[in-house]
Amino acid sequence: MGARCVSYEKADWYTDIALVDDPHAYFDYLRAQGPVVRLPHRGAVAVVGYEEVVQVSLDTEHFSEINGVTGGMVDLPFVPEGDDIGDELEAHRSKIAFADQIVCEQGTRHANLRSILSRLFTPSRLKQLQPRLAATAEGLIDEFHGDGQVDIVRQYGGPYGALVISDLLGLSEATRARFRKLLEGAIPVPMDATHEEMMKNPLVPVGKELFGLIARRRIAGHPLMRPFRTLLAREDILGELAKATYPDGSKPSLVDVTGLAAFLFGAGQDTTNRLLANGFKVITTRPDIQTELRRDPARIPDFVEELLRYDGSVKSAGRLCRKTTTLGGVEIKAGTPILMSHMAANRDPARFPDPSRFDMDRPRIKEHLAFGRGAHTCIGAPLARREVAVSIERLLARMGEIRLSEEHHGPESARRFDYEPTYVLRALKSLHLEFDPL
Ligand code: HEM
Repeated sequence: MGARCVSYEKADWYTDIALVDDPHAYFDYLRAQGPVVRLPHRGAVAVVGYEEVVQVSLDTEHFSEINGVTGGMVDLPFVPEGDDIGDELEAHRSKIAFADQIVCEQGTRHANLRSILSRLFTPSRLKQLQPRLAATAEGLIDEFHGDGQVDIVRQYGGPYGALVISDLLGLSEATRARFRKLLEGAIPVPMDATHEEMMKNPLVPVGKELFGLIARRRIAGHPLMRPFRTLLAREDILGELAKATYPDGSKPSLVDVTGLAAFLFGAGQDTTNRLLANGFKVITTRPDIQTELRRDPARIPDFVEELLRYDGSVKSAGRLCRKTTTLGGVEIKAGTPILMSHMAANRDPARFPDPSRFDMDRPRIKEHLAFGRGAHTCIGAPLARREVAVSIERLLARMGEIRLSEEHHGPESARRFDYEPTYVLRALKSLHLEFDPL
């Protein structure tokens, strides 16, 4: 674990556990200095203003997404020199951790990968999935309903996210159940994880299994395999992904298709789980809001939008300056890691008046940046919105008068909430609720 530190002046966003409980306060401190602020560690620069986060997200000439996953922890295999490191970055891409993930790719390669995934997120696919979203919610609620209490993170949100993405990929009941077991207790990679700990990540076995399933569907198309076709071929969603081609007609590698399918679990399970938990923290600490959502469930979509702005589940993403430039009055040299914070942008008072107030009636409520902007805007956003809205609707319908457990979170005058030690996600470790079964 990183050292505890109380001084914001010397704090390191990437290792300081003390920043985990209240990132909003730290971002307010940074924003008070300006929308773009030099940080005391790693030569990094924080971008915390709304307009500036939009600018960085759209300006692919000056900012690279190659460190989209690792942010300021990026370990460049060369020493950046001069005012343009674009060519060098590309030449070293294979040596930069996670740079082969869709969220770190750029240009045609990124567009190609995204075109494969976009097949899963068409409006008709999402419509098809809708009844499964509600049925999965009901099934999970049945498991704890009689107890009158639940940890919404472990017993609902974790398994829900894993099951929904399994359904998105059209996985069989058996695989779906296995993936649930592997992933339901997944925690975000801790700040101080070693390489070995990262490799123990449950996404590794999930990726291996997906590789096998997709490979089988690919081999089925090979002429030599004709006699075994009926055994191997599957006319399902994974089969469609296995056969998919890029817009220019070329075929993605098996590793690329598997990587994309596995990435969905990494990007879509815990983000949705923790957003839902942040939502129930609001619902249980603001009885007026709980009453209003029960009285008028049609307000749930507005609640979800304001939740994404007010306490979304992604705190920050990484960018790297590839060409020296000036942003928000600060000169940024090529090679500088950028802490680009969607969370901070969403509480920029220049864009959202009275930003720390939860207000479902805000004008232009959907203009938050919780799903990012530009080429990498979250492709799963429409699904995530539905998942969280359906969950809140079903949970409120079956759980009367939802309260925080005092045993776990303390009395009303002194609440306690524990967050996972990660610089990426706003992730409650648990949220223990009590309720009257309905
Ligand atoms: C509340 C839930 C979610 C939040 C807050 C969220 C947030 C984000 C953000 C901020 C980005 C952009 C990162 C960047 O620009 O560096 C992103 C990208 C992405 N998200 Fe989500 N996400 C959520 C749910 C999902 C779900 C459910 C899926 C899929 C099942 C998903 C799949 C992806 C993918 C594939 C990308 C990369 C897109 C690209 O690089 O073109 N996300 N997400």
